[in-house]
Amino acid sequence: MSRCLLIVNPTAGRERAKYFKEPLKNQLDTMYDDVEMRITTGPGDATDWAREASLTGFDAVFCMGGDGTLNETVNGLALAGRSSITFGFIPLGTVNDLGRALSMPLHPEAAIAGLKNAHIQRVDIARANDRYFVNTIAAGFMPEAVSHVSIEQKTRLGPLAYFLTGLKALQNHETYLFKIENDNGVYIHRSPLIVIMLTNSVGSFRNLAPAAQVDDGKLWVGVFKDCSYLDMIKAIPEFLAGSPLSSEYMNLSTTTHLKITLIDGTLTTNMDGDKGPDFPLDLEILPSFLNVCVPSAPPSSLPLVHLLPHKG
Ligand SMILES: Nc1ncnc2c1ncn2[C@@H]1O[C@H](COP(=O)(O)OP(=O)(O)OP(=O)(O)O)[C@@H](O)[C@H]1O
Repeated sequence: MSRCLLIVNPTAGRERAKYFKEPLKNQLDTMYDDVEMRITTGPGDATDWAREASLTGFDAVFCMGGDGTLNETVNGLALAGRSSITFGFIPLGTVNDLGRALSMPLHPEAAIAGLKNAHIQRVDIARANDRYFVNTIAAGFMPEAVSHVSIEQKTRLGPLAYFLTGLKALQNHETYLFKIENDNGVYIHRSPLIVIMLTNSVGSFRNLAPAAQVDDGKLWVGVFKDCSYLDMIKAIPEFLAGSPLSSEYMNLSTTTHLKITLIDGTLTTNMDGDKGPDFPLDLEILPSFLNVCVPSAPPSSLPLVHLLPHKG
C-alpha cells in the first residue's frame, strides 16, 4: 500500500491554501492508496513531519506553501537521510525559484492539474552548517535589505518588490571581507554580496547562474565585485533584459565544498528566502538528493512574465 503525507501551510501565500488543499488531496488520492493531510501550526512542523514520514516508510511527501515551507520540508527529508522518497510541492509563495527552475506551473491550480502528467526529476540540495537549502544562500547588502520587504509589498508587486528594494539598497551599499575556501584554493575577497546558487533562478532572475542545472552536482558561487553605484546602475538595463551578468560585476565559479568566513563586520545570511545560519558557513552539495515529482506545464501555456505577481 502506497502512503503519502501532504503538509499544508495555511498562512503561506496570503492564506490561499484553503482554496487548493482539497483539490490537491483529491489529486494525490488518485496517485497513492493512503494520503494523510496535516496543516502546520507554526515553524518546525513541516520539518518534523517530513522527517518522521521519511523514517516511517511513507512513499511520498508533498507540501503546499511558499519557499519557507518548501525549505522546511526538504530539511526534514534531508535530516532523515532517505533520498528514495518522492517529494512534491505546490507553490503558493512570492518567488518560487525551484518551481521556476523546474519549469513547472506556478499557479497552484495549474500545478495540481499538472500532477496528472508529472515526471520525476532528481534535484541537488546543499548543506549549510546543520541546515539544508534547495535554491540559494546569500549574504551582503541585498539580503539585508530584502529581509525588510513587507507582506503588503510582496502582495502588490511580487518578485519586483525584492528587486526595487535591492535597487534602493545599492545606493549606499557596504562591502565585507570574506575568506573563501573551495575545491580550488583559499581566497580573500572584499565584496558587497555573495550568492551561492543551486538553480538558474535566483529571486526570479535567470541571469546570475544561467548554466546551473538542478542536478549538476555543483554549488555555483557568485562573488560580486566592489563596483561603484554608477557602474552597477549601468548594468541594470541589460540585466532586466535577461543578459547573463558580466564578469565585470561578479566572479562566478563552481565547487562541491565551500567554507566562507566573514573576516570583518557582522552580517546575517538569507537561505531560500528566510534567515539562514550564521558565519562561518560550511557548505557541501548533496547531489541528486531529492526525487521531485514535477507537474507538467500545460502545452498551450505562454511564457511567464517573471517580474509580475501571479494572481491568486
Ligand atoms: N500555522 C502557521 N502560522 C504561522 N506561521 C506558520 C504556520 N505554519 C507554518 N508557518 C511558517 O510560515 C512561514 C512562512 O511560510 P512560507 O515561506 O511558506 O510562506 P510565504 O512567506 O507566504 O511565502 P514566500 O516567502 O515564498 O513569499 C514559514 O517559516 C513557516 O514556518
